[in-house]
Amino acid sequence: MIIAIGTENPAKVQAVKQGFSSIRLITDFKEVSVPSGVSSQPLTDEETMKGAENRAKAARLAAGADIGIGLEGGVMETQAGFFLCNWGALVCADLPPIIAGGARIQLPLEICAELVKGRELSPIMDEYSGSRQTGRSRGAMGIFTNGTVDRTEMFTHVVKLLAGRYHYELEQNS
Ligand SMILES: O=P(O)(O)OP(=O)(O)OP(=O)(O)OC[C@H]1O[C@@H](n2cnc3c(O)ncnc32)[C@H](O)[C@@H]1O
Ligand SMILES: [Mg+2]
Repeated sequence: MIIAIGTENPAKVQAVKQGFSSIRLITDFKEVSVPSGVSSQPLTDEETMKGAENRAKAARLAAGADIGIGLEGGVMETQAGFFLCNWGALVCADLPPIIAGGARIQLPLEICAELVKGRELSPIMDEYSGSRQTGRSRGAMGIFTNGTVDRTEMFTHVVKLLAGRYHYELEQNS
């Protein structure tokens, strides 16, 4: 079973590999950089979810794979300020897209103040943490939980939900 991953971001790639290790399928992974088809900084759940689905479809096509997985990060605004939001999608030939969401965490006020100026989270986080490309390693999730839950762990949970649901559908249809 070939699984195309719609990114080359190591934090996400590792999450897909770990997430699929929890179900009994023999898998071979292909990483492909594909466009999300949404803005570089998604600002709603819907836009972030759409980005995940677009990536999953594009990756599956580009790699000629059985399954495509897309993972997308964004932020969404509530009465309690901005939250990190993350979505994942799994696409295959025989089922409608499977979608699952990740854990959310409130962003500190100084980060929200930069987001409302229209800036992207990635450079804000790099400035704030004094390190580069934080979205490719621990991510904002890792920084604001003091390492308790990093970006890979959060996305691994999303991929477990996707893989588990796929497995459920396979058994229902067998
Ligand atoms: O290479 P890709 O797969 O695109 O990985 P990415 O890190 O750019 O991740 P997304 O496109 O899914 O995220 C959308 C935007 O939000 C930023 N972002 C999202 N979650 C983040 C996190 O945990 N830490 C830092 N930046 C994050 C990211 O850098 C983008 O500007
Ligand atoms: Mg990106």
